Amino acid sequence: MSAAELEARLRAIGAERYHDRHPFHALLHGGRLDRGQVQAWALNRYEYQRCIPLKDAALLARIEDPQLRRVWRQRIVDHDGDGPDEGGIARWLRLTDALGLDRELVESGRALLPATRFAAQAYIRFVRERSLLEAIASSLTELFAPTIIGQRVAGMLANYDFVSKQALAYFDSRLHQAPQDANFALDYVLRHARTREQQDAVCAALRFKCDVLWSMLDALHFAYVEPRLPPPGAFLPQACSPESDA
Ligand SMILES: O=C(O)c1cc(C(=O)O)c2c(n1)C(=O)C(=O)c1cc(C(=O)O)[nH]c1-2
Repeated sequence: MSAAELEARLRAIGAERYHDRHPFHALLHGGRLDRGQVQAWALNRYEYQRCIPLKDAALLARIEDPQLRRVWRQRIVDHDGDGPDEGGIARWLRLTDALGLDRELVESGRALLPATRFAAQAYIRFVRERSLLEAIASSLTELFAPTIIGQRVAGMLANYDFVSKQALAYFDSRLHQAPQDANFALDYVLRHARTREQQDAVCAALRFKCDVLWSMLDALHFAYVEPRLPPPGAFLPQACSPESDA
């Protein structure tokens, strides 16, 4: 198929399967969660943030072309920053702080849902084991991220008195980083997926990544919304300090 047809197929996968369609996000953005449920989301999502630079380092280690490495390494800088309190991971921790979560608990990962851990690890493994083309294609969910980030920031600010604009600063940076990263990855995929087999493989990679994101929200929904069955050892909202409102 032509590059334009492949792009249309990739965009159709996002339209059908991206996690903006998950009911948990409708609840989160619509103000229908309580503070404890928002805490559970932020704590689990931290694991995804923590694993993104690990996944990008695994990807970087496999790139032979210095020019491509130069572009890709920026993703690690975006998440890690150039100093201890800079970058996306530090900004995510400012969100969990603002929500009143204990930093040590968040960073330790001990209260995570097992499915969060499994999904994040599956993403790292996918990038390590599949072809470079599939690994790059698996980042293409970011094509669809700006819309959901816009909805999230507007919805959370309008609906939760415990969420401030500063607490959501993580998403300000993502609003320009995500389109830049996604457009680069899309251009790479469209230029390198030439055979039908490669084109099918990049579509499967994007479906896989949508599944990673979707399964994390399924687990949150099951544990904290309906039927509210958090697995043993998972975060329990009342277990964290109530005094620190944002
Ligand atoms: O808030 C979101 O809905 C969302 C989605 C995604 C995504 O689509 O994978 C990423 C992010 N955020 C994000 O913040 C981020 O750093 C990121 C990196 C990647 C990736 O696959 O390399 N996806 C995402």
